[in-house]
Amino acid sequence: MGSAAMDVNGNFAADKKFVVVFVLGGPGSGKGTQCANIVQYFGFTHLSAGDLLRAEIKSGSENGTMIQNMIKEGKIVPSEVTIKLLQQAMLESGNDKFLIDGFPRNEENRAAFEHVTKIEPEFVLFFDCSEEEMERRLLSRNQGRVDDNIETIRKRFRVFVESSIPVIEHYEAKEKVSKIDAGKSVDEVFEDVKAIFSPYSAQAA
Ligand SMILES: Nc1ncnc2c1ncn2[C@@H]1O[C@H](COP(=O)(O)OP(=O)(O)O)[C@@H](O)[C@H]1O
Ligand SMILES: Nc1ccn([C@@H]2O[C@H](COP(=O)(O)OP(=O)(O)O)[C@@H](O)[C@H]2O)c(=O)n1
Ligand SMILES: [Mg+2]
Repeated sequence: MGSAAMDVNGNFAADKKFVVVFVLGGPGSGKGTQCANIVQYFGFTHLSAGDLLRAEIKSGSENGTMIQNMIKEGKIVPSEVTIKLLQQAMLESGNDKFLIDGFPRNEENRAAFEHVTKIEPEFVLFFDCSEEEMERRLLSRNQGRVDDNIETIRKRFRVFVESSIPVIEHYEAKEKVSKIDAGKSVDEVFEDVKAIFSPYSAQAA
């Protein structure tokens, strides 16, 4: 269990326990797709760091241009921006169980989240998928994203290998990683996901 909670000002207080699961995996590995399933079956709130950043761009925030440029280049936005958005969303949800999707994506994300929130993830769900398959999926995602083009996809793959894999290794050393073969069909992957989440069952899975 994470040992912290937020008060209405977004400050963390030690009187409530949160369950946080980090959902990691390369771009196109199926994080968002499976999180939607987990929400339905297990009552978690899904927070996609990428979705929160894209919403921040749309809202016309002063950081919008910077975020847009980083996403277009496949680079990782500074932690303070992303963590603030995650904290806000956690507070607004009223829930105490969270899937944090696409975060932490580098060591800076990881250390800053730990420092600011004092939350340690329950476990890390890692969707393991080949680049060939991820590339195929991203090129047919059709969500109009500025980063789903072959040039940016290659940059995102490099950032994943160089910056995000070390975060997964950090949690592997703590025996917190549940690795899933994400190259299979959506339904097959969800069967494996269900087995991992059954201890957190809000209803029978
Ligand atoms: N197991 C799967 N097999 C085939 N296509 C998938 C699978 N999981 C997701 N997809 C598709 O691949 C694309 C990327 O999935 P998404 O969930 O957005 O991944 P991520 O959030 O990891 O980038 C989407 O178009 C989605 O419909
Ligand atoms: N923790 C995060 C998550 C996403 N992002 C940015 O948002 C982009 C898209 O992230 P995403 O999680 O929506 O992408 P997918 O892995 O779902 O394809 C990343 O390539 C980064 O540019 C970030 O800067 N920091
Ligand atoms: Mg996603």
